[in-house]
Amino acid sequence: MAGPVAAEDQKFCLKEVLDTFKLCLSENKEVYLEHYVAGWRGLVRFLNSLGSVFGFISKDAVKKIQILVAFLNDENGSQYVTIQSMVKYELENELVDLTKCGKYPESGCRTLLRLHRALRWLELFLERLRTSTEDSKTSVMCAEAYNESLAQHHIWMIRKAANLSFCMLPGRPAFFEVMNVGPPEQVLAMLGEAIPLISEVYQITEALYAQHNLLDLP
Ligand SMILES: CCCCCCCCCCCCC/C=C/[C@@H](O)[C@H](COP(=O)(O)O)NC(=O)CCCCCCCCCCCCCCC
Repeated sequence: MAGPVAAEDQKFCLKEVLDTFKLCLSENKEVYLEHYVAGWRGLVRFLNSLGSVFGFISKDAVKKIQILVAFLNDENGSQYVTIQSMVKYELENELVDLTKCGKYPESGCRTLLRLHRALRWLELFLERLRTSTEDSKTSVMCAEAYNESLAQHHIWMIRKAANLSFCMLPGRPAFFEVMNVGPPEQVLAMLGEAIPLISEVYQITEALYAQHNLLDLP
């Protein structure tokens, strides 16, 4: 164990997490998998701090993060440096189940697609938070963002469980508090900076997946 203040003890700050998405983009607009995954790790920590009712969500996210980290640390890790190189490598080597689940149920491409779809939820949710007023409800904003995006890819049972769990979200003031960014004005300013970045990472990934016909991977 390093010094007396272990990383886990430091108070969580959402700004730092959203900043990791800044690091995702390379000069020629490729997306670094390492930072993408680090961004998700931070988000999961945030989710965990909101309470154990979200455990079924964070568990699935952690599982997907672990699959991608394993690829990064594998002997072929250099093929997984960016999402672009991952897609190229897995497709060229036929490591992706394209139409139905078969040999590669946990390919990098299909695993990342799940997080990618969740990133769209995040973008929509953060945009609602940014434009919300004091009496707005986080549970409603979250549900609207979810139903507009991720829900379309989920079976009925997951949708049901997700929508139930949203009711347990803290209200807007407490939610802003947990974000630990500062007073509401600062939260809104931070969101104004973070959302375009997240959006850009999303758009680039979306275009890449569309170009290779990967948006419906089983
Ligand atoms: C703040 C409230 C957080 C609400 C999170 C909204 C997303 C709800 C997602 C519900 C997922 C339920 C778990 C199961 C999912 C899987 O079925 C499904 C499909 O996977 P499969 O094809 O391998 O079977 N998996 C997925 O779609 C991936 C879901 C990943 C969700 C990650 C959510 C992280 C949330 C981070 C919250 C951060 C909020 C920050 C706001 C300031």
